[in-house]
Amino acid sequence: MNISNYKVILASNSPRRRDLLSQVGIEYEVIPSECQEIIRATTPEKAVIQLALDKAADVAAKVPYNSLVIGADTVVVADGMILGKPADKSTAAGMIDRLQGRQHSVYTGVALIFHGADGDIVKNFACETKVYVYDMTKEQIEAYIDTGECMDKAGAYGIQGRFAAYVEKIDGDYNNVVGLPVSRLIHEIDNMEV
Ligand SMILES: Cc1cn([C@H]2C[C@H](O)[C@@H](COP(=O)(O)OP(=O)(O)OP(=O)(O)O)O2)c(=O)[nH]c1=O
Repeated sequence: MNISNYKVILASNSPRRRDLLSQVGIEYEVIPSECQEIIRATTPEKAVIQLALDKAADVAAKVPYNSLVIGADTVVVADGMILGKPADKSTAAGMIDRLQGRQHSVYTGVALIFHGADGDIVKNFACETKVYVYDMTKEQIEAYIDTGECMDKAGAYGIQGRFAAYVEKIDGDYNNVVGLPVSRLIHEIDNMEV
């Protein structure tokens, strides 16, 4: 699919997702989805794909034909437990304490809906990145929470922010942790037949 022939809509409020699309030269319009994020799936990969599809479908229904709508969802998973965005600072501190000193996974699901006059063409995928975090003291956790950067992010941290100080290494796509695996996205769009 030659993306320059169509309108691209990013169905997201995430400033990180906007920055990543711009970084790879994709021109787009933002129409945030208004759907509730309710997980109905049984695994993290299926959950992020389901949520990405919910977001993209919510917006696709509102845009003109010949538009490509992109939805995404990111979760952090530790001990099989899905960590979304923290409700408050205490929850955030608990999340960071669960993540420090060990390895966890970040999953981002992406949904592509080409909204056309002859019906929608849908493609979706999920990517996993493993993140290894150094040991953190209680004081370091508290200091990180006090930066305020944790509240709007899954797992209560931003690898692109101050939390980078505690990331030992990653195994997979860094941008997938930030919120949009743009290299895989471009590859999937290039191979999408509309
Ligand atoms: C793990 C991690 C997540 N995040 C962010 C990416 C997402 O914005 C957010 C996960 O929440 P999401 O629900 O995936 O996205 P969102 O609510 O920010 O935006 P929308 O639903 O409108 O698309 O966490 C980082 O910025 N850095 C990180 O290291």
